[in-house]
Amino acid sequence: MSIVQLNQISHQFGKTKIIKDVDLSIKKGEIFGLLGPSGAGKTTLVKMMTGILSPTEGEVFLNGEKMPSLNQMKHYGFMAQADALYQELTARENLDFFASLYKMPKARKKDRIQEVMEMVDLIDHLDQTVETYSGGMKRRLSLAAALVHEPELIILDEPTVGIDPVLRQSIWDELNRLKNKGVTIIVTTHVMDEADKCDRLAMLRSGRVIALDSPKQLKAEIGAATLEEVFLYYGGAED
Ligand SMILES: Nc1ncnc2c1ncn2[C@@H]1O[C@H](COP(=O)(O)OP(=O)(O)OP(=O)(O)O)[C@@H](O)[C@H]1O
Repeated sequence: MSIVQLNQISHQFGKTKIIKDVDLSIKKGEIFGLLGPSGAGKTTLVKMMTGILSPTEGEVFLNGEKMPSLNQMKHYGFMAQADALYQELTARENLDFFASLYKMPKARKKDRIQEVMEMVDLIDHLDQTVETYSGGMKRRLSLAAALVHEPELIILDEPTVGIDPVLRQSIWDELNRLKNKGVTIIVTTHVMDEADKCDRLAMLRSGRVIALDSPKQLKAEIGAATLEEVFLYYGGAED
C-alpha cells in the first residue's frame, strides 16, 4: 500500500489554478523527490499532503486515511520553508516541546535530542536561545525538529537551502539511514544534484507532473546525461 496517495488533485488560489490534476502514489520506504522551478507548485503540493491545505479538487490519503486527519499528524514530520520555532526558547527547549507534543518517552527524548542536534551540527549550541541563531542555524534546527519524534514519514520543503555542502552531505547520509530503517521521505528541491539522490522523482512544472520515474530511468529513457536535459526534454523550459 502507498503511504501517500494523491488522486486527481487540483488547487486553485482565487481564479488561478496552481496544481492541475496530479496523481501520485508514494511507497513506504522510498525517498521521493518533487523537482521543479520556483513557483511550480511544490510547496502547495506538500501542504496538501500534510493536510495544512485542502485541495480544491481530488483526494489525499495518508496511510489509507483521507486527509486532513488529526490521527495521521503524529505519523509525519514536516519541515516548512518558513521556520516554526520559538525564538525566546533554547534549541533544547524547542526540541523538547516538539518531542513532548508527540508523547515521546523522557529517556528516549533526551538521547534523541542529542542525536538530531549532532546530525545538524548544532550540538554546541543546544542551550542557546533561537533568537541568537543565524538563518542557516535556524534551518538546521527546523530540520532537527521535524525528525526529533522519529516519524515514519518525513516531508521536507527545500531542507538544504542555505546549508553548506559538507553539512548537506551529512543530512543526506541521515536521510538515507532513515530510509534504510523503513522511513519514507518526501523532499522538494530545485537543485538537480539533490534530485539525483532520490529513489523516484516527480518533475513539476506549472502545477503539472511532467515526468515521473527514478532519476536513472528518466535519463535512460531519452538518453540524457543529466536531469537538466530530462527536464528540458519534457517541457521544463519556460514558455
Ligand atoms: N496563498 C496563496 N495565494 C495565492 N497564490 C499563491 C498562494 N500560495 C502560493 N501561490 C502561488 O502558487 C504558485 C505555486 O507556489 P508554490 O509556493 O507552491 O511553488 P514552489 O514550487 O514551492 O516555489 P518555490 O520553489 O519558490 O518555493 C506560485 O505562483 C505562487 O505565487
